[in-house]
Amino acid sequence: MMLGLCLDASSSTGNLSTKASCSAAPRPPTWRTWASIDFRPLVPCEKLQTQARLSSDRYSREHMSSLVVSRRQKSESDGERSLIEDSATSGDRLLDQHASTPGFVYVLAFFSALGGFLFGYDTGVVSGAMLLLKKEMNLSALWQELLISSTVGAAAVSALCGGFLNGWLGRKVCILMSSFIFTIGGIILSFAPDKVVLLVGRITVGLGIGIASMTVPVYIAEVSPPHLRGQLVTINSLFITGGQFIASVVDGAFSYLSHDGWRYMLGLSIVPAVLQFVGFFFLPESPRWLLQKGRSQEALQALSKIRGGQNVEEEYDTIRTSIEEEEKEANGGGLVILRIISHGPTRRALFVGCGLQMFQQLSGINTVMYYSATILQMGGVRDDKQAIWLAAATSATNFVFTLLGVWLVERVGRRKLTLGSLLGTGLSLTVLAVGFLLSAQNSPPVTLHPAEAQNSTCRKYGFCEFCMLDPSCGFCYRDNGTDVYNSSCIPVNQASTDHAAWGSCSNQTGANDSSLWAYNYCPTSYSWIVLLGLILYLAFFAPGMGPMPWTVNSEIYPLWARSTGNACSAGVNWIFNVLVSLTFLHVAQFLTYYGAFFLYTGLVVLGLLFVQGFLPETQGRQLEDIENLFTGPLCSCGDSSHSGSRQVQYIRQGSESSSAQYGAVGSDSAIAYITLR
Ligand SMILES: O[C@H]1[C@H](O)[C@@H](O)[C@H](O)[C@@H](O)[C@H]1O
Repeated sequence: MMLGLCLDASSSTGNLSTKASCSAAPRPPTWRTWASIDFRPLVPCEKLQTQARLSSDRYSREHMSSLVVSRRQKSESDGERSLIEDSATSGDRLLDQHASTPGFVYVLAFFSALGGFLFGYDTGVVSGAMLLLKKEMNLSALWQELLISSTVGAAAVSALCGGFLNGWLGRKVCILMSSFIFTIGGIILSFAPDKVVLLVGRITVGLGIGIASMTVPVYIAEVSPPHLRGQLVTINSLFITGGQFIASVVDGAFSYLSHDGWRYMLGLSIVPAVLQFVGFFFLPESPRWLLQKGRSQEALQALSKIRGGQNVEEEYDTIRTSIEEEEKEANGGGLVILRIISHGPTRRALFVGCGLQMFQQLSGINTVMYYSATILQMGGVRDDKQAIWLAAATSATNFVFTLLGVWLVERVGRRKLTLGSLLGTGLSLTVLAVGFLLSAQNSPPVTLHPAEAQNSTCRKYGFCEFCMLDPSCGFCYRDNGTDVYNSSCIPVNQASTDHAAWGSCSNQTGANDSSLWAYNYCPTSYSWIVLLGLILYLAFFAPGMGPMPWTVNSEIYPLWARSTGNACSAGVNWIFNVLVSLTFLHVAQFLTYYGAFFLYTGLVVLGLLFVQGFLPETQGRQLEDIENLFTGPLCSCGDSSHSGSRQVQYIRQGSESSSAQYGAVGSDSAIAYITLR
């Protein structure tokens, strides 16, 4: 007869030995094993599971299971050493380590995350700078487009190349290289005499952004202790949104300096870039990368420095063992991307990593950020300066809610955080879409049809909604506080979309000041719904879907595939960033604004299904252990049995014999089956 019985191995007594024995390879138990097993009366599994969760430390349990797996490999080759003793001792050491995390790890995270800050600053600052630049350099719409998207395009290319550079030169050199490129880019931008040099500067910072975006999360993940890894990598995302926020404040401050204000806006990025460059000279290389390159002595020194001089022997052993295992498995060389594709678990990890990055961008974050100024204009903000400051409030919201993500990531885990965030993001997008729908249904009519408009396409539109969706037209109107009147659809000024080509909304002398010009939007009384949708969107997106794709990607690949995996997924992020921002206006033209936001809602629903089905929980695991989460078939990754939340040990009792067997099953948690016959 087989009887299920739960052993509360991670009980309040913290019985590490039981856990160790549970994960051992099939071998008869020693007296020690029996002595350490807690033979309690039959208790419902669920109850013990809850007790175990409540009464024990997640880090120590999960860390122990991964440690035991690697120690098991080691002890098998070492021969006679007692696994139980080893594990208990190493568990104690790891618990010590947990109790006192050296501050140096925070210093490392800070200097690395300056790369995230520069990513955020350089992508965010350009919108404010453009307001001044387009006037001072007389930029056409094409040049404005070029100056904005060239950076993102260059980031896509350099993120893809960053994988090779990371593997070849190491994380530290790549971070130094990116801060050097940021510095050069900042200098070029602040001294640019014309738009061509500006373009060169924007491409240069884009190259820096791409390398930083894929290297920094990898470096932070590799130097962090497992229980803090999620939080520290998420700090990089906090720095990204922080960079975007500071950029909008700098934009606001320098917008009063109409001559050369943009030089300060673009040039200020030199300060954090130089700080990072100087700081990183004194910081250590990732011990994991050093070990991979066979520089074991340096790796041990680096690890010991990072852990503040604590005893790092166990951690070092664990990393070394798994790298050796990986190398054996890797079977020599070949192009890393081909090896990833032909190796099941890593291929699945790459699929999940790239999918997450793709859905991050498909959920429309950069459209919402970019469009926030227009949304605010719809709400009645007409003044340029006021719009700049309110856009700063938008990025502040993004920043503050990313902070919530940093707090939540080690409390609820990556998977729940991402799922919750996607759910809220989808609902907020629906609110946004409904707001736009109501605005469209109540769109003000065109009441005047000036004779000059006869030859333009603008004359055919009867409502503002259709007029504003045509990029060559804008809506010129008067407003008495409650109603819109004297409205017309007029061609836009080719040189600047801030004015009509002619008539009372053009900036020609004599033009009537009381007329208002709406380009890309319509006056509406439903703007509050759109504004509500915008705030809700950022509040839900920022803690989960913003940071988690970066955090998860930094953890899910084995060392040999980490650089390439992160390069590919960061490349996917940047490519979809360009695609979504470049297509938004066209999509809106075909589907209207509410259609576009309903489309994003649909994409978020797909993202939700993707995460639900494929994203495993990586919280608290040793990096070397995470590959095991992808060994099963892909669609079971989201299964809770693979998510590492099961920490219950089982005994199967047979009735006929007294001989006992036990062995490890499942690579993700220490579940033992003890068969008593
Ligand atoms: O994670 C970041 C962050 O959420 C930013 O706000 C966004 O602009 C980036 O595209 C994204 O990758």
